[in-house]
Amino acid sequence: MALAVRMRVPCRALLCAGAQLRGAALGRPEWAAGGGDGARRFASLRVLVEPGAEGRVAVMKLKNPPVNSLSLDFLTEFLISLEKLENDKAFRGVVITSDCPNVFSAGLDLREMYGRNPGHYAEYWKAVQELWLRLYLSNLVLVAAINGSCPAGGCLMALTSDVRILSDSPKSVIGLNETLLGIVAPFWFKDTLVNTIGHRASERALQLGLLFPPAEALQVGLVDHVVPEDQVQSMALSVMAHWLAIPDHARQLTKAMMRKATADRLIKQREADIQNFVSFISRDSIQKSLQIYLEKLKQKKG
Ligand SMILES: CCCCCCCCCC/C=C\CC(=O)SCCNC(=O)CCNC(=O)[C@H](O)C(C)(C)COP(=O)(O)OP(=O)(O)OC[C@H]1O[C@@H](n2cnc3c(N)ncnc32)[C@H](O)[C@@H]1OP(=O)(O)O
Repeated sequence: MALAVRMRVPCRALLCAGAQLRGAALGRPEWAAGGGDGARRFASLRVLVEPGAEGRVAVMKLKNPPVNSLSLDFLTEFLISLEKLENDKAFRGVVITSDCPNVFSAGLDLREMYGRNPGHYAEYWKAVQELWLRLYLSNLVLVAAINGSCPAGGCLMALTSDVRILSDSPKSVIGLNETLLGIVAPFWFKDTLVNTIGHRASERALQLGLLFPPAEALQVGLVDHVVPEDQVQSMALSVMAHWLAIPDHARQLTKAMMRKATADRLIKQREADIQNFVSFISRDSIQKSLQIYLEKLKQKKG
């Protein structure tokens, strides 16, 4: 247990400060207790948390319509919800799923990375790092119930889970498609992918910006199960029961043993990683690529 405790990411101060700041921007973080489960069911504007099974599993539903893009406000609310669950001894596992139809998450919010100032880019990237570290090192069992499209940052989020269940639908594609946008997946995105599907498969997937349909995602090991859309959550809860049958302390220490070195690589160079991101994303050529990509997304509709 000691290792698991030591492993906790030393960013609480940042998260709290960020939460207060963003909370103030939102009016205040609202945690509406409701229903028969009292304080165990809570919600912010963009994240719903509901009891999953036997009071020890929570279901976190991402609710940032239309596509659950990972905006700064969303990240802040998600991190606060996750921390509440981590601190509540009753919870041992969390299923992460989407409340938006056909999309698990569209990944990082492109509007946070386009046309802003360096200070904003730095604040945003810190929050993205925090999301990854918190999820990747979580003591909870995390199961991603991926009920829709899951590109880039959405895929990263899913990759931090212990198990991934993908809905069998043509919309449910998953992968790190950064190169298609003319940007580069950071080393810790790459490491997370390599840890999941291996070096060669990652090299191909990253360079080509592949978005895998369900059968291929399963074959390459990007997801663990593919099930019909209406069975994603029930499958997630049933897989969760299996994982919760393992004593927490042994499972947590094993998870830490598997993931610590990867997380430490970022922890040791967080500030440099932020500076890299800010200078990369501020380049005219990168801003141009993002602009073109955003325009393409808009044109898709018309
Ligand atoms: C040298 C090394 C240094 C390292 C430096 C690091 C570099 C940066 C690394 C960044 C890392 C990660 C990148 C990301 O995560 S970028 C995001 C990538 N995401 C995508 O490519 C997905 C884009 N979206 C879609 O493909 C589709 O929207 C969808 C998810 C398949 C859903 O399709 P849909 O038909 O249901 O919805 P659609 O009409 O397309 O979209 C509805 C509105 O939402 C807007 N939107 C979509 N995605 C995003 C997004 N990611 N961010 C912000 N906004 C998004 C879309 O524009 C529509 O808006 P509107 O209604 O037209 O106004």
